[in-house]
Amino acid sequence: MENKEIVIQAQGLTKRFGDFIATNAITFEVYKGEIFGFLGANGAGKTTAMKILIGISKPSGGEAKVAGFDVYTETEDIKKNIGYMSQKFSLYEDLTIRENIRFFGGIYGLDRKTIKEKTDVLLKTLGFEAEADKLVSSLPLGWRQKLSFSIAILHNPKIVFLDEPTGGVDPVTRRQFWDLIYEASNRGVTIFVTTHYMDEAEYCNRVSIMVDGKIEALDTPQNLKKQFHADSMDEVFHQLARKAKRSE
Ligand SMILES: Nc1ncnc2c1ncn2[C@@H]1O[C@H](COP(=O)(O)OP(=O)(O)OP(=O)(O)O)[C@@H](O)[C@H]1O
Repeated sequence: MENKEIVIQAQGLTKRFGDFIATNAITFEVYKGEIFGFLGANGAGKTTAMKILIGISKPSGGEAKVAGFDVYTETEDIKKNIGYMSQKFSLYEDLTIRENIRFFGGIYGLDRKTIKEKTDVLLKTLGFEAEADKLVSSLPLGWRQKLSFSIAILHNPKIVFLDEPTGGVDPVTRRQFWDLIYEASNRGVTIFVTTHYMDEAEYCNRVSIMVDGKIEALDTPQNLKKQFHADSMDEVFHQLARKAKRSE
């Protein structure tokens, strides 16, 4: 990457639940505008690590800074500077598209005029103008995911965290979702994304792969394939995941 401004820095980051070490001394950096894939088999410790990085869970050890703020002491600042989207938490199904945008815009502290402007741009970009007053529950999953992502970056966060954002949709719809990710990344938004889809791992600038709480590999998809003598990220992932002792 040309621009090496660090926006996430983790050093020996650890989370224990009793005797169990969910995230075991992970160390990595993420750069501004980068699309960073955070991979691992079920139970590897991805969500645990991500919860620390978004400021909702305290580490048991190690250090981390997100957008320049400390995960122990400056979690409120972290929350103001990030966006978050997961497969499970997304939109209010019983509000319309327009109402969801207005609602989250308000939560993010945007004024009415800004919300109105952003709503128009967003509806146009997504091609949702005709559906703006339809309930979110009536939309196909792929549409909801695109809307959810667009809302997660409504307040121009420095970093957006995506926890399995495209679960359950087909490769064509996933590809469309990734067009939005590239667009945001080109504008300098950093994307931190977990996924189980290996076609998506290929789209990332760099990918880290966790096994049993540790980062076992971290590089560009191209270098990882070279390193593991593999033709695809799927093969790389399975070579590493095979070593896992944990499984959910
Ligand atoms: N609050 C908790 N208390 C005890 N154990 C926990 C807690 N949260 C997570 N764990 C355990 O930590 C391990 C890592 O879980 P985590 O959810 O971080 O994995 P993951 O890599 O995100 O998996 P998935 O892909 O299934 O979401 C699991 O074995 C899980 O059972």
